[in-house]
Amino acid sequence: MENTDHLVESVVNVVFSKNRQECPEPIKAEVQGCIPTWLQGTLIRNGPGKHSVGEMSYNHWFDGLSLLHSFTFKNGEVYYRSKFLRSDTYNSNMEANRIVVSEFGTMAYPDPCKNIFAKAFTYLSHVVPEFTDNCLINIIKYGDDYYASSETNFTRKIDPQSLDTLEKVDYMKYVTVNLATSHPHYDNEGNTLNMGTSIGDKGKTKYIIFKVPPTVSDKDKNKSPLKSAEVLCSIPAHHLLSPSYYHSFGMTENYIILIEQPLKLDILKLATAYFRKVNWASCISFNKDEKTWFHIVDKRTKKPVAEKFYSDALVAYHHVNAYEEDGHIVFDIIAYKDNSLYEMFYMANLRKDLNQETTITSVPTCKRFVVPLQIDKKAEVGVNLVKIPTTATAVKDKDGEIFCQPEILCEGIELPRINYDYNGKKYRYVYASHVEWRPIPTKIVKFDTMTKQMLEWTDDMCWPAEPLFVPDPNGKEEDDGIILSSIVSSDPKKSPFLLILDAKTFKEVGRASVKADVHLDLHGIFIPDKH
Ligand SMILES: CC1=C(/C=C/C(C)=C/C=C/C(C)=C/C=C/C=C(C)/C=C/C=C(C)/C=C/C2=C(C)CCCC2(C)C)C(C)(C)CCC1
Ligand SMILES: [Fe+2]
Repeated sequence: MENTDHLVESVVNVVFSKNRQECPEPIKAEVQGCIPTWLQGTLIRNGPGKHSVGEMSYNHWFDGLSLLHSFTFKNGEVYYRSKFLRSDTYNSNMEANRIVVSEFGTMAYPDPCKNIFAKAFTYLSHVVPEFTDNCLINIIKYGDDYYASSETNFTRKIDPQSLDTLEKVDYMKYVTVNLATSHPHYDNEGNTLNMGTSIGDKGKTKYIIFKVPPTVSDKDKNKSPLKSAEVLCSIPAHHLLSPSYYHSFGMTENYIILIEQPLKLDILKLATAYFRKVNWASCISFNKDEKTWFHIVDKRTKKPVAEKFYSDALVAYHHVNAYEEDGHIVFDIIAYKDNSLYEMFYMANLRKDLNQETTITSVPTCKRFVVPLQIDKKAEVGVNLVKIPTTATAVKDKDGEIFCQPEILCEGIELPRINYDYNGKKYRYVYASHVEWRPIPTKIVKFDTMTKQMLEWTDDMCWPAEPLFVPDPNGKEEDDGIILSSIVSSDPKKSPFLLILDAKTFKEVGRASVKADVHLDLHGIFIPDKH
């Protein structure tokens, strides 16, 4: 038992709580197997790499300071490097040798030694505090620029080659959003589409969809591509003082899908959180008795479709994909019964869960919703309006609203990725992390939505990150390409490595091991070399 406890502790430490050392100069990886010659470019990923500063620790894994890392592929060789994002948050914390900027799960108080008057002043100045720019979640491309992203109004431009931190960009200067997602979409014309929440602006709270064009005019060349952002549509929140939290959205060729779920921000609580000495996260709550609304926006008319679609209460962070089929919108998401995913990632719970071997209270479930677009005005109440092959249903209720129930595609997958060339189109394969009874990643899988079969990759004491698909430029089929996943190991004899799988067979084609302190990351992007 003691042995297992020790093992569990070392896994939690290696996977989640350890502070990492950056590796700013590129180092050459030791390659085993064979890297396809067409794979030329850089994989950049983001995630928390430092969980304490001085004597102070963050409460939550999603609070950790952003550590960027990259694997560069050049003629069969692989180079690794990593750098902490030099955000204002990072710099202020380092200077103070403690945590002085609040994160979502950790409220920080910059000046503990001040006298009572100075303290009162600090409190007041925090009515509108400067929010964190610790952008630890993903990498976003706007125009020709790359940005590390979080969900606040700040994002940080980075140099994708050196991983140096560049300008801090405030979304609020260009679109009125207090929060913006870290999971934008990219359309065929190269536009980046993203969504954010505007809280209380001119007395209204709304979700705003905005579009950033791929190129900027000559006169704006030296300015942020966000300067050319255009608001596509805004959707009023159901309640002025409690907009939904959302972490991503769906997009088909012609439509955008926003899930307004009953996981809600309480604006009044947020406004007083600092004084009440509670974290922002405690101002979000899930109400299992409320409905989940699906907003469908037509990109052509820039307006939401008139029908009201809803489902039972759910929590979703990641959309998998969405597409149109015979007058319906099909969208796949990873859904939970409650907000236990966020709870699970509190550092204290990570340790506790692993020790007690408790199961996750709500298993991530891949659900397919189908929304019919051409609804006959005379459609009868209680009749299923879905006309394509699926067990998902959509039924008109007595108030004329459409109640949707999903088809369950599979259980236990999270951090879904697809071949992005199929984004918005009918697709078949999902690549994801597989979650079993504890919050540590043991497997990555390929899930076939058609046959419901799963292929998996796993290895002893290896903890894989989100699997990312890179298409073979000469490929013909959806799964012609490779999967990249950065692997952390708790076996001291095994170096961390980048795993390369054949996406078709899910068999290992190679690994690139690095003698560096690699962290478990969240999300990232592959930038192919321009030929
Ligand atoms: C509210 C608000 C605010 C704040 C904000 C913030 C600060 C935010 C942040 C946020 C954040 C920062 C977020 C994050 C999120 C994340 C997520 C949502 C994630 C997810 C994940 C997952 C899902 C996972 C998975 C996994 C792993 C990783 C490993 C193991 C396995 C598994 C698969 C489980 C302000 C002040 C502005 C004001 C207004 C309002
Ligand atoms: Fe995410």
